[in-house]
Amino acid sequence: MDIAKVIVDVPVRSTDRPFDYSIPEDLRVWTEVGSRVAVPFGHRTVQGFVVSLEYGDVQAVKGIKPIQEVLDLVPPLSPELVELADWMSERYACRRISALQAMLPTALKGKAERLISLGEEPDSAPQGDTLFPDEEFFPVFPGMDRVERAIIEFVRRGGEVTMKQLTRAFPDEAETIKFMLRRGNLQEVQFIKDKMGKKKLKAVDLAMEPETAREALNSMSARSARQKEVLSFLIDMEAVLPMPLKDVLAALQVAAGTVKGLEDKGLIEITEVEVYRDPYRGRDFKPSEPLPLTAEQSAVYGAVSRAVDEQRHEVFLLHGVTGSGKTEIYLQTIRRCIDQGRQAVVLVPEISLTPQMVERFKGRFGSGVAVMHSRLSSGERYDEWRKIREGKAMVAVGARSAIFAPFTNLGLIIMDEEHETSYKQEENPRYHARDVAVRRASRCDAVVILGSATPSLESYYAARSQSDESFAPGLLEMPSRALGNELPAVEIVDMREELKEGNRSMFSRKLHAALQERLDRGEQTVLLLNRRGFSTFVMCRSCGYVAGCPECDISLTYHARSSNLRCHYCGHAEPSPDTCPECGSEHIRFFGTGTQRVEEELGKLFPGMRVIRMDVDTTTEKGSHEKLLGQFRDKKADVLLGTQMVAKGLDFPDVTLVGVITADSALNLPDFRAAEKTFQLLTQVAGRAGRHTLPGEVLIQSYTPDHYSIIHAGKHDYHSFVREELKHRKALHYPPYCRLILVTLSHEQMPIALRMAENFAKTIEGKARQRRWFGSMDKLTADGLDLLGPVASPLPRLKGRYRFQCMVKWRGEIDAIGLVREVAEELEDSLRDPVLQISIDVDPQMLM
Ligand SMILES: Nc1ncnc2c1ncn2[C@@H]1O[C@H](COP(=O)(O)OP(=O)(O)OP(=O)(O)O)[C@@H](O)[C@H]1O
Ligand SMILES: [Zn+2]
Ligand SMILES: [Zn+2]
Repeated sequence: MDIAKVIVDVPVRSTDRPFDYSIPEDLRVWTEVGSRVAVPFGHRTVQGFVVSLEYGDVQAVKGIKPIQEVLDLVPPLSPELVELADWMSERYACRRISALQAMLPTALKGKAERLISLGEEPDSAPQGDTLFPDEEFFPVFPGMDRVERAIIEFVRRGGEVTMKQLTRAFPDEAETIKFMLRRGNLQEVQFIKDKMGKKKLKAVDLAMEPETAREALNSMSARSARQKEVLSFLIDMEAVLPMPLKDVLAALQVAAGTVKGLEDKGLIEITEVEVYRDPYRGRDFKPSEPLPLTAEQSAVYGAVSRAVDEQRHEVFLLHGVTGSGKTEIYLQTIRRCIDQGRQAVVLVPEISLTPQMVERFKGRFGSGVAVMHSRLSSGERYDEWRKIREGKAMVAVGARSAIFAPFTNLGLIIMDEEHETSYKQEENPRYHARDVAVRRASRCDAVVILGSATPSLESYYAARSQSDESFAPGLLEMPSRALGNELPAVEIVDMREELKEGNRSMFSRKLHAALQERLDRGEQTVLLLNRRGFSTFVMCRSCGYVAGCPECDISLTYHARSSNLRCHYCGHAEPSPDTCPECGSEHIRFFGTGTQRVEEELGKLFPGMRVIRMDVDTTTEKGSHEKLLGQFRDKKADVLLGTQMVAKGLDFPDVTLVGVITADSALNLPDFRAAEKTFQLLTQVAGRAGRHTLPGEVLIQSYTPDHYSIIHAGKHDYHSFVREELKHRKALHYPPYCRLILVTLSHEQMPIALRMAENFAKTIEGKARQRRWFGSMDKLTADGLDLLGPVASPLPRLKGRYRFQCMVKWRGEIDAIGLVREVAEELEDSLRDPVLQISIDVDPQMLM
């Protein structure tokens, strides 16, 4: 191969095509499709990806430049992923480079020196070696030849060597080195050494025996209440000391100064400990055996495993009620797949990457599971990713981006809770993991299982109608729970009545009584506060003034802990006012109900009740999510109170009551999916109750108890909800009866932003008319396109930019995405104003 076609990382739309580079002799072995390279571009050196290789006469190409460097010894991407990036670029109207970048773990995005060390000891390494009996050669395979042994010895002596040193010592052995890297005898270590270094952590330990510490505790003055709390906590946790400092801080919500104070008193020690980067290393996962399947499970498993055995591409939509045992189906299907030597990807929403989920997979498949999620450091993520690429893992469990797991023999993709919006990436490239999964699987002859108790209307409609060739899932249903118990009884409480009868509390009398009952019986409760649509803004009750962000035109959010106001979009912060800046009134306070307020209220109503609060504030620390759930499972609390996080995937036997504090706060959002979202959330959270032997009860408090999403959720009636919701969608021309493209144009100057948006809309309209596409929305069967806007975006100003949007609605076989992209590029090219930004969101999930 003489010429490499390279997609370069230059943020201009016109560079979104491959450029030719010649391949110098010494880089030939290393340059492959999927290689990351450094190439000259203009006056700079930029990063790029090799997307194809060609034979050709380099001399004949005018001005061709050579690749400067190959950045990784084993290409981070496979040809299959490179092809997938092409598809993504078209499907989501994004640049190819951003699709390629999205497939890499963050640790690989920088530039790094290549260092090589010995690979990890393979399990099959022979104990002694007859040729070199007293040398600790490692890793030595029986078939290793002399050159390979020499290379191993060279690297072993050096500990870590650079690529240059190695190639200089073995100038003719590039192929051998490459082979040894692939086989895992050698490995790249640059990131561990250079970028992250060894990871160290501050840890806290008692400076004395627990008994002595307890005496000290008793003699401490009452004024050091916080310090006493910390000390007593450490004494209780003695068995697991030393404990990471940040865990102590998170568990007790104390400042670092408090802990430091104890160190100054000589009661505790703060030391640095080194931690390994496998986040799950050293943890025991209870091994689990496959369960005998129920009749419903067997039917589903039969259909799915047949497709897996035949290695034929097929998509299934598994609609199984909460507790129907979908996870067991996943586990057994994966087993089937890996027994055939093929790999499996399991996608879960970020939020449900709970220890429970991880435990279930690690328990069944042990260390063959790589776990990828955003709470891991980039070093940890890189390690997990490398396990996949080097074939040391057969199963990858992760959030959205795990769909790009670099497996080479993919047989199965599972997407749990397929309706979750977190599968859509809300920044470039704006892909949906479900589409990518289906596309990737179709290329690999792999099976896809989309599982949910509340499938998205898009998927369900596609399964029922079978009208879309590229996405027509087979529908599998599991209407009963695996353990044979009933779905919990749901009661809807009309909060308007409560108010009428003089109950101003956030708890209805019913919920109050039910909570008390659980306390008396020693059972547990999950309380959901639906925070979507709620804001904790500051408002003056005298004049109606609302504190807003000067940059973004949205209300600021009150943060109790720091007692200041913050903008959730741009981060602007200011102190919370004591008096109204408009009228001087003192009746200024924050509104809305946050989880903290519910927690306070619970404390007042039920003294002594133990509450675990789980929301963004209490789960920012790594592992905190896990820890809180662990405490709840160990029955260290009576109530688990939280936002959407508590709704999904949890399986606790002693939870017999689920309370929803406000069911309808999200119903009035300007989003056509508001009813669907409300239904999904209520159904999911209701499913947390009575999952084992104890029967469950669900109380949903609502101000609009007659809304169909609430009524049907109350009856666990997915099908009736869908029927009604589809009627609305059809009447109003919303997905799944058409598709949407949301185009947002923004500029620092308002008139320019507006003019560009108008220009964009006019051009689309003109071109669509030429193609005879325009305005045929009323006829459901026709190929047509409609355009709404331009209007000011729901966030009219963000980070100092004015934003306008157009909504393109379309259906049929027309290339609407191509048209939108074409017009956007023309507009950018004609204006040549780098300040203008056009973002294209195909099949948007967030409309506000
Ligand atoms: N075949 C089986 N035999 C016995 N118990 C089972 C079987 N299948 C599942 N279970 C148990 O039933 C319970 C519910 O199963 P699981 O959590 O897999 O349901 P799910 O469909 O994933 O629910 P959700 O959508 O609510 O997360 C679990 O405790 C699980 O161990
Ligand atoms: Zn005022
Ligand atoms: Zn702001």
